[in-house]
Amino acid sequence: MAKKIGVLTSGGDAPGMNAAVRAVCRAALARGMEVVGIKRGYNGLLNGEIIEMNARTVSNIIQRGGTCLYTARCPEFRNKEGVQKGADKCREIGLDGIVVIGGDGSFRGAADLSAMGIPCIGLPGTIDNDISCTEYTIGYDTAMNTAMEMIDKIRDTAQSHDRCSVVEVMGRNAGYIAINVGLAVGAEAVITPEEDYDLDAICAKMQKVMKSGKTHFLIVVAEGVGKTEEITKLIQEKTGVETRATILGHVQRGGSPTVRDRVIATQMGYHAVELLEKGIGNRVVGMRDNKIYDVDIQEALSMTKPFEDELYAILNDTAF
Ligand SMILES: Nc1ncnc2c1ncn2[C@@H]1O[C@H](COP(=O)(O)OP(=O)(O)O)[C@@H](O)[C@H]1O
Ligand SMILES: O=P(O)(O)OC[C@H]1O[C@](O)(COP(=O)(O)O)[C@@H](O)[C@@H]1O
Ligand SMILES: [Mg+2]
Repeated sequence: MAKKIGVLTSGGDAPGMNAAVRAVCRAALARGMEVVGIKRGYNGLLNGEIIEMNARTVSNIIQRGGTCLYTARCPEFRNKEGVQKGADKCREIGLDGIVVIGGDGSFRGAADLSAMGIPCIGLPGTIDNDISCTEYTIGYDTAMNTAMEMIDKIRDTAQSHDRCSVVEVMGRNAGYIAINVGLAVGAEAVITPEEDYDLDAICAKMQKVMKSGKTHFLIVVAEGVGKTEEITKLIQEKTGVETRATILGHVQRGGSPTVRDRVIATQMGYHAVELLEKGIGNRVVGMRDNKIYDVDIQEALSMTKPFEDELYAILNDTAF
């Protein structure tokens, strides 16, 4: 049913967003639809930063991090007038639907726009994996692999100096990156917002394993805990081990996407176009039981996601 669709990226960039944009564009063209790119998230919709897309517009981007459409946060879209202006703009350009690649904030905008008669499909694009309706978000795998590689390097210097390295990873309020990366790098402890932690117990464990000859340590802390410097200072004070903090920061958001991110981004982009083709909007595409599916946006936003508690048990039983 849809004849002309738009695609935008919104919120924090994530590796694999380009693969998703490419899939949306090519799948739509293959179905005889017109496609436009909307630059800088909802800002581009309001400001008319619209580009016509053809197959070549998305050439040579599947392997690139970041987003060729740029991304932004758009405060104006949080109020009704902003969304109304966006819907009017869509009608002016003749858009029959939009694919919104972003996080939960972006999906709220997509729900509002859908309610005003513009069918929108949300694709989960964020390194944090903090979107409840999906087991997996585009960018998560690449970010975890980047963090793992960086921490492997940090381990070299921690080992050489008999130090403890406390490494802060991203994740906003979630600890999914932290627990998985912590397990992958063999950290002694992982501290996340989801789980209570006991610094005395962590320090006691360090002192115990020092007796078996261990002289360097890795502690992974999720940014959402908000106490990386304080934890670093306390570990040094309590154990006597020289301790350094490293905040990995935006390095985790960049870089060429992994196979997993490219494949899932492509599958999700393709699925989004299949929905819009049928005139279906107000849905988020996600992964459930390892399969691509779609769900109502409001329902998606009201879901909760279990934390990976079992990984803690494995970490604690293997890191000593
Ligand atoms: N409650 C909301 N209603 C409408 N639009 C919203 C809402 N929250 C966020 N947005 C839009 O989505 C954009 C991205 O949201 P943000 O939370 O920053 O990132 P993310 O989508 O990655 O979670 C915001 O800048 C705004 O334009
Ligand atoms: O780049 P900024 O604006 O400092 O935002 C940092 C935040 O963005 C992220 O990298 C990604 O979050 P979103 O995808 O929700 O934007 C978080 O891990 C981090 O807390
Ligand atoms: Mg978010």
